[in-house]
Amino acid sequence: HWSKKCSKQIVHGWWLGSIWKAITSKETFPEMILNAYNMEPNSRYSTFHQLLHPVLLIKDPDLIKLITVKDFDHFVNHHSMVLPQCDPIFSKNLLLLKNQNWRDVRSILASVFTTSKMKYMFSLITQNCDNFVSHFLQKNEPLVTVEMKEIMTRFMNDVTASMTFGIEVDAMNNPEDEFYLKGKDLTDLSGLSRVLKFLGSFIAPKIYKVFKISPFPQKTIQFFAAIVTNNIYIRQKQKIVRPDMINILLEGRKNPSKDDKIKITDLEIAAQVIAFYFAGFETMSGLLSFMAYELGANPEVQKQLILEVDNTFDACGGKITYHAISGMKYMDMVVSEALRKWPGIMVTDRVCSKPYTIPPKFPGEKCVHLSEGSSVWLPIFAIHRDPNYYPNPERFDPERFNDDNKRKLKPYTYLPFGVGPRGCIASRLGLLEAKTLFFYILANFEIVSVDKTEIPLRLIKKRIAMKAEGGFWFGLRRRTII
Ligand code: HEM
Repeated sequence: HWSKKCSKQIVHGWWLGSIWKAITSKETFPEMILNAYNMEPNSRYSTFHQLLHPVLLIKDPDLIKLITVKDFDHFVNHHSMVLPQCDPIFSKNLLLLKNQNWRDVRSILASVFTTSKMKYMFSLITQNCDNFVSHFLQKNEPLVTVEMKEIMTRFMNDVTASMTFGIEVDAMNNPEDEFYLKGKDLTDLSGLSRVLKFLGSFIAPKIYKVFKISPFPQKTIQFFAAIVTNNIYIRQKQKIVRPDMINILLEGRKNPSKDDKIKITDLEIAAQVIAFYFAGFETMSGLLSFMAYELGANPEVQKQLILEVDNTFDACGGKITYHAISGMKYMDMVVSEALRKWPGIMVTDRVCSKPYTIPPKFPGEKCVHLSEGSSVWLPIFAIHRDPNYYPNPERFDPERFNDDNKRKLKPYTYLPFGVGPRGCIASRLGLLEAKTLFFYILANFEIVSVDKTEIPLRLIKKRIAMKAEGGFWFGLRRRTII
């Protein structure tokens, strides 16, 4: 396919294509992306295939800008893994919606993530951060050994249940909680059968339609949808007001803005809430685990961050505010660098919806004609590890994001939240949650190595999401001076 258009195609295994080595554990998913990215070092794009589906991997930042911003109208949608006939609830969510349906829902949901709404919901974040540290303080031990991914996953479960589903769940203290277990079922994309179900949707959409196959567990989706619709019913009946996303969406429905072209139904609200859980759960628990790892592995960075935490703690008299968290410059640099080195989503995609031509720029390039349905991928992980943009990319260095250096970054080379109108809708919420949690942790504990700690970490194979082989084991050592 691509050799006719622009360049050679990588074929690692016959019909399994480039994913072959990743699913047979010969390389990790990030290595697979890096190999495809580095295959033709001076080219603006590489080629790739997923099962039988050809993919163009966009490397050049200017081309990324064209596709995601300037010519966005040609590339509005993601590849949809779920058809409405196969999954009537989940297919209604923002991640999967297409064209005008996506525009209408995105414009309604944008109201949930404004600065004023972040401030409105901030108390729910601090309440959950407080529960998190209390859980470990109550143990009354000088050092508690923890597996970061496990505790960050439980934290994210509780904070998401509270902010998006409008219910209180305590997975911190009760890891067997039904809501938490169902959440893991929804978001766990690690099993081989799940990966193959996703990949199969690329090549056999008609078979999926006939046999009503969805890569997502339908009973779990129905479980979550019932929680949301019951919650809405009870709130409306008992006039309950809670500072969370359901409330914002219900208020928006009662008082629509002039830009709102549709009225969102209860089931559509449920679909969005489930999508927020799905989109935020692995990305956030990954960010929190990798950031804890980098702080444990780089004690000088942690020391500087603790200094800022202590100064901020004193300046706000121990009662942290949205404004104080937003003003923490070093915290922002550390989180930005954690997302650079370990972006929760390593690749995002766009599907061409109207024929599009990438004109040649350099000698020897041909026009690349993309027809309707062609897939392009933005290799976020590989761009973040490209030494041309980030010298010594393996090094964890928050100074890359100080005011001076941030200005020098080449546009469209820092993409942890994607980019353009289809970029992550909740990036500010994600950053706020991460910064607030680490404020609480470092005000009380130091993150230190223990016997089980592995530095440098090795990434686990056979997973689409990045995870440390053997886990992220560290100690939380009680700080004496606060
Ligand atoms: C560190 C945390 C997070 C990271 C790294 C992240 C990253 C991303 C990326 C890369 C995309 C695709 C953007 C693109 O294709 O240009 C995305 C989309 C999305 N994210 Fe996030 N995300 C994070 C947290 C969250 C949270 C907490 C939520 C929900 C509360 C969320 C909700 C969404 C939704 C709904 C979309 C789809 C937007 C659309 O299609 O219009 N994300 N995210």
